[in-house]
Amino acid sequence: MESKAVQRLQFPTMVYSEKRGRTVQSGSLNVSCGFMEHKKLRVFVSVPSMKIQQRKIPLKIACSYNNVPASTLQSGSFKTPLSEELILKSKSREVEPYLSGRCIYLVGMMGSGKTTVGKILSQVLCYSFFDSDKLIEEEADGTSVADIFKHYGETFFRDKETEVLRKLSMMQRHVISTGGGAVVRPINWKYMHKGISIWLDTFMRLSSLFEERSEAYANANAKVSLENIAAKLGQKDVSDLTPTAIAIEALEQILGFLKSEDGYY
Ligand SMILES: Nc1ncnc2c1ncn2[C@@H]1O[C@H](COP(=O)(O)OP(=O)(O)OP(=O)(O)O)[C@@H](O)[C@H]1O
Ligand SMILES: O=C(O)C1=C[C@@H](O)[C@@H](O)[C@H](O)C1
Repeated sequence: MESKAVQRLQFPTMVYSEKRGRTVQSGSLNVSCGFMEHKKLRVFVSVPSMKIQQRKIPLKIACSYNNVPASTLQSGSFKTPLSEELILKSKSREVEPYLSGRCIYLVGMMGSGKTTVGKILSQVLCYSFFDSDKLIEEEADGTSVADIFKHYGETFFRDKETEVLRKLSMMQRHVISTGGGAVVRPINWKYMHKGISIWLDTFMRLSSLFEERSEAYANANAKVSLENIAAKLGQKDVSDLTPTAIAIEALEQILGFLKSEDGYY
């Protein structure tokens, strides 16, 4: 049997979506093998849906021979390893066209990982990273947040925080790690909602401060929860989750929000 192979490799493929007028990334690999003169075996390998948390990507394989429908021929699937970094990059490329340069605000309790995750997001999206507490300290000639509280009181600090968020709301392409209490003032939401806000709900819920603030954090456009990531990854222990896995989930949530905002679903 003659097996003159004609290969067309298209991975990844940029697909133009007419409805959205945007280019989105997709992947397919199409191998055609010519048999004799007219008969053709076609093998289609496709990535059905690249779920970000999957370390192994399922590939769907469909075959057709001489235009006989694929379903009547043998098909199968196998798994391919892909590192978290590749998934992060791929997801960021998917999010970018929807994001259109809008800022990302990370909200959550102190120590919930806003800085760690925020820096990963800023790097992969080529955004600048800012910590609102640090900006307040800079505006106060280097006085620490703790000293601002001590010498001038919380209201003074909150006013400075609101001013910093107002200024940031006029900018583009920033990832901002906000202070743990930035969510308590409604005016701050007016500014943060100029961009996309993500609640890193990664903190233990035992503190009374968390209880007090959970409603305020819920103003965020989307939430990243460790339990959800662990469930998607099939992991029992949330403490094994890497900052990159959390950043990937943040991008996934951002994408979901932006698509729903756009009437995509
Ligand atoms: N996924 C993770 N796994 C393990 N350690 C982490 C993870 N994410 C963050 N950390 C660690 O937890 C600590 C707090 O993280 P980080 O500073 O990013 O939180 P934050 O929300 O920015 O805190 P703050 O509000 O005080 O600025 C840091 O020591 C960081 O290295
Ligand atoms: O949770 C809070 O109220 C605070 C968190 C810090 O990030 C600082 O913004 C400040 O210490 C207040």
